[in-house]
Amino acid sequence: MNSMTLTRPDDWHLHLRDGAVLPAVVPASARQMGRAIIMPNLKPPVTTTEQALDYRQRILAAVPDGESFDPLMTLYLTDRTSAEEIERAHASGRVHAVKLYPAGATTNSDAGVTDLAHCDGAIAAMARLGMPLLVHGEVTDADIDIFDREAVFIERVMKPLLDRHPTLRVVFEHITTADAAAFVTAAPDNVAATITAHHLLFNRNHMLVGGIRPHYYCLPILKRERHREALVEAATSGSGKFFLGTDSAPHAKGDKESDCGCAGAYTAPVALELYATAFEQAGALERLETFASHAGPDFYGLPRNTETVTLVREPWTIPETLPYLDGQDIVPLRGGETLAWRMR
Ligand SMILES: NC(=O)N[C@@H](CC(=O)O)C(=O)O
Ligand SMILES: [Zn+2]
Ligand SMILES: [Zn+2]
Repeated sequence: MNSMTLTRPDDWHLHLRDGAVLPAVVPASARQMGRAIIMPNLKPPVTTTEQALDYRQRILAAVPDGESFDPLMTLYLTDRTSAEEIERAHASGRVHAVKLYPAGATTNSDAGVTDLAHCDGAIAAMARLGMPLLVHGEVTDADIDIFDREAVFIERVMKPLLDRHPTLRVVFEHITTADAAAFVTAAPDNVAATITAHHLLFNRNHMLVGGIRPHYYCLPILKRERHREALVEAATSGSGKFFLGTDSAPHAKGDKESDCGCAGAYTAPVALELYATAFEQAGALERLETFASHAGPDFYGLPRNTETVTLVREPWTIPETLPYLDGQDIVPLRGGETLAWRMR
């Protein structure tokens, strides 16, 4: 196959940051994606409907003329989120989900939840309204190895949460393990997952063998090869429970290439090409459209996009760096490398 046309995809997990960063990163997603679920882990976090609607306007102001891009907003769940705030968010028609960050689990999660028991009223409201809870699924206990944090989260948090709220719609975000893929596969239809392109393409050797490569450092951290294989199997299975979420997470080059480099891979400019590469390696290109363009809107109860995009087999080299903020650069994942597919 030398070219393929598919329904325009959506990105069900995206970080755009705020302020002067927006013009540097919004166009890349607007070019590829029809819509995106916008993560709320700003400083300070997006915790109210009013903040989410204001943030949405700032994102829209950075969409290039002639592009249509619909930012689907989220709220950042805290120990103090009220059921009333959930109802306001739902009634806005613009806020589509609420995000759970266990306190301290990842970038800008300091204001996250310390104990889900504090959020029971908010979560009950979400279950009643059918509003999805998006979950960064890692425990943060110092005694749990970083490679085990997702698997332990399933037992300690995910299962008790679903036992207490069995009808809650849950998206297990950016899954990275065979354990999470198996859990979601076996769960009822109100439980789904996003999978990043980098977790489909890379294992921890790519990050650590022959030198430490900070641009491959993201959370949850890349795992062993058998986990990558399980994720590929889930993504290419044709199941409506697994869909595209890039977790594109921009950080300035200097903040990544540092003695304490921050977590996040910037993939938005090459997202669809990276996913196409992963699906082709698995011999499953014909399943890409289900994963990238159909399963997400079906789960969120939104219409599928009507436009199309085309991928052509045309080798091209990803720029090594792109302009970011205040004269700093950003490094797209696989910058300087050549890809076989290009989006037109
Ligand atoms: N994935 C990451 O490594 N980083 C994300 C946060 C997140 O999604 O956990 C970020 O905001 O930079
Ligand atoms: Zn996360
Ligand atoms: Zn993320």
